[in-house]
Amino acid sequence: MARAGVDMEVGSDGVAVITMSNPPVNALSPSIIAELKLKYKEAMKRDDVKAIVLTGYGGKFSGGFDINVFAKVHKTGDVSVLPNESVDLLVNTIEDAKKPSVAAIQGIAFGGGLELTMSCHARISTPDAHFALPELSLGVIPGFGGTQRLPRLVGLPKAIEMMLLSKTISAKEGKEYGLVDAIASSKELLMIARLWALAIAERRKPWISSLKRTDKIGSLAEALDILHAARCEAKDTAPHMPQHQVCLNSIEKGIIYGGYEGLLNETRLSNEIILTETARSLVHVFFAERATSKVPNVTDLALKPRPIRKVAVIGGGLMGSGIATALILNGVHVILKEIDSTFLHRGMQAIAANLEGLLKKGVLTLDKKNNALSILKGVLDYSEFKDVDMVVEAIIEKVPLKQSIFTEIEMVCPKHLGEKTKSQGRIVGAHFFSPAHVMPLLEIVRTEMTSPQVILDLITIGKIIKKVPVVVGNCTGFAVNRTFFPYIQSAQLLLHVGVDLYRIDRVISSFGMPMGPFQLQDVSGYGVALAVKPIFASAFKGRTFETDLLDLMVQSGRNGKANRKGYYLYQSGSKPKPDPSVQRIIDESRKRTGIFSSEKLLSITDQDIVEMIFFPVVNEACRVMDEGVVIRASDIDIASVLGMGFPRHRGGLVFWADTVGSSYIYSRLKTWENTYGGFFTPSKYLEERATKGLPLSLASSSPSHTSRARL
Ligand SMILES: C[C@H](O)CC(=O)SCCNC(=O)CCNC(=O)[C@H](O)C(C)(C)COP(=O)(O)OP(=O)(O)OC[C@H]1O[C@@H](n2cnc3c(N)ncnc32)[C@H](O)[C@@H]1OP(=O)(O)O
Repeated sequence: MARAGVDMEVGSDGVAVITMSNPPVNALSPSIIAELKLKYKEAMKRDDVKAIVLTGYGGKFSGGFDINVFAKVHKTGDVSVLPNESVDLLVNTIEDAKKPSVAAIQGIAFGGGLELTMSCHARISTPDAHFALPELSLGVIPGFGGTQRLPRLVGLPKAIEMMLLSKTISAKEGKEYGLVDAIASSKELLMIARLWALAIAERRKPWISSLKRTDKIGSLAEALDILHAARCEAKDTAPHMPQHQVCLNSIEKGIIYGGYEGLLNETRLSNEIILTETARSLVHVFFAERATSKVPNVTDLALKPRPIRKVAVIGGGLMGSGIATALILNGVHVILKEIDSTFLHRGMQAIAANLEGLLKKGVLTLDKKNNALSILKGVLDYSEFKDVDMVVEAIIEKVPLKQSIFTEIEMVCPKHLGEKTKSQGRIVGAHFFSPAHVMPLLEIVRTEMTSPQVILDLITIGKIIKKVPVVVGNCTGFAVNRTFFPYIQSAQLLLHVGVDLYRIDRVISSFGMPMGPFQLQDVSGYGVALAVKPIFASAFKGRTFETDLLDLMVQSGRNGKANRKGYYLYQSGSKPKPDPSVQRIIDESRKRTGIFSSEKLLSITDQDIVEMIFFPVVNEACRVMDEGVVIRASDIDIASVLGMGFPRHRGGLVFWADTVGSSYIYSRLKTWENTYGGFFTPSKYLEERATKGLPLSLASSSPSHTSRARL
């Protein structure tokens, strides 16, 4: 049954197996829910049905409620399209029915899927199944009774942890916590679930309604204490996420007034929270992330990705060692090549240190670490390159050196790397973000010559190593660094007109960036910033802000976090401390730039700071879209979230800009252009949309001619 629908088969044992099918993840769309209710009605009516087994088609239980419906609510503002099923389906039809239900779970039971299983009277799962209530990561709360039943099944602390962190647990953990009643192999799953359901019907096993349980909750005072502590923590860790507090409120209501009251309240809260800006943004990010896998003329050509089992990485520096770490962590064999044994040793040590770091953080087990190291080999020549499936060049940024390496590898690599392509077609840019084994974004930079097969192969390996690959065209800085080059520069401009550096960082952090622009410079080191300065100045003529600040910082012996002395002072174990002696350097830089603080700017508001820093970034994003460097606006959104740490709860850069409005952004840039010049000049793309009152994310009907060639 690959079609979307719900089937029911009644066996001679009197068990009706109800199977939900809605590929690829059996999402609970309104029509699946309606059909499910019909099948249940039929099962209740039929005399030959004693018990029910509820399961999902194709090795998955369900990925939860259909998120497309949330997107529809966001488009229309109409919450009536949300099915009001928490009581009708989950309580009246399943939990309080006169025949028992057992959930037979394979693959995933997420969100509404897991909530369905919790309204059943027992849950049997395969060992490889996974469970989660990830609704909070979409800006909403569980709406099919999850905030009521999960605490009653696994206890408050575990339930809060799973919901607030959107944490996925394994079947083994589920069994340990009391969520799963038994684990069975996939071969035996249905058989055991049927027997279990019959045993409940015949009262040989307990008939348990999760909503009525109280044994795992503890006393009211204990429960309120736990909730209070969770509230305080969420205030700190998720300040921009209203759904965290709302979820805790929903749990609390049920604990004080009982599960049924809790359900009614949960539905009411769910219908409110879906309309928040946070939910709109997070649902947008969910779909934006998935859209990156759809690359016109690449993923729609029915090509098959070639298996990539062995990759050669040339260069074991910061990037090379990070990339090698990401590959071996995910089972891909790596040949690490360096020019001499000292560099090779350093590279191998860096990889070992990366793995050790993950082990210490508890992200990695010792076994996994050893497995990863066992598929890594360091070499000094090309003899091992004959059977590699991909080569990653990660040497220093010196063009002649890179060119000579390309000539060498072309001679030694197997022909299939370039099968049916000219040599140029084999080359594609893989822009990782540092540290490459941690940061989730991979920019895939294609040239006009890159073959679709090679792009598809890189998308595939990118996913294997758990990156989100975004395909972009070639330009200075590619999509992310190009879009964000004004980010640091506008911060510097503000600093030079008299705004306090640490205030800028504080304001930008509270906007939701992981750190402010000055701390970011400290952390990423001044070397790269100084190296790209002339490149940006020549590529983006007339729209860069030139200052000697970084040169002066370096001259005064500051290199940022690398030597613990930058705009901040760094000491291990403590937070970065502002360094007042930087003021002298700033004064000198201001003098050289010839800008003097204006009275008006000294009374600048926090909102002005955010706008003066991000609107030039939005302006550059407009150029990136106009030139066709990205396929769609949402690619910038996901790249800004994953590559630059732009706040996810704001939906990504362009999505956020559209909530602010193109006309407003345009008018602000125009004002600053008059005062400060070309750095703020609005782009044509922005101007056009502002004039017509259109959103920036709207695809251009007539993109710039220079550009389309790029993608
Ligand atoms: C009332 C309830 O409390 C409310 C809810 O249930 S809200 C929903 C809660 N569920 C979730 O948040 C789960 C979201 N989904 C996921 O985490 C992952 O998709 C997954 C783990 C299920 C599968 O991951 P993976 O195999 O990598 O596939 P992935 O590429 O993510 O998804 C495959 C397709 O299924 C779609 N999909 C996944 N979950 C979906 C859902 N719940 N609704 C609608 N579509 C969904 C994706 O959009 C994607 O579509 P596409 O192929 O057209 O791009």
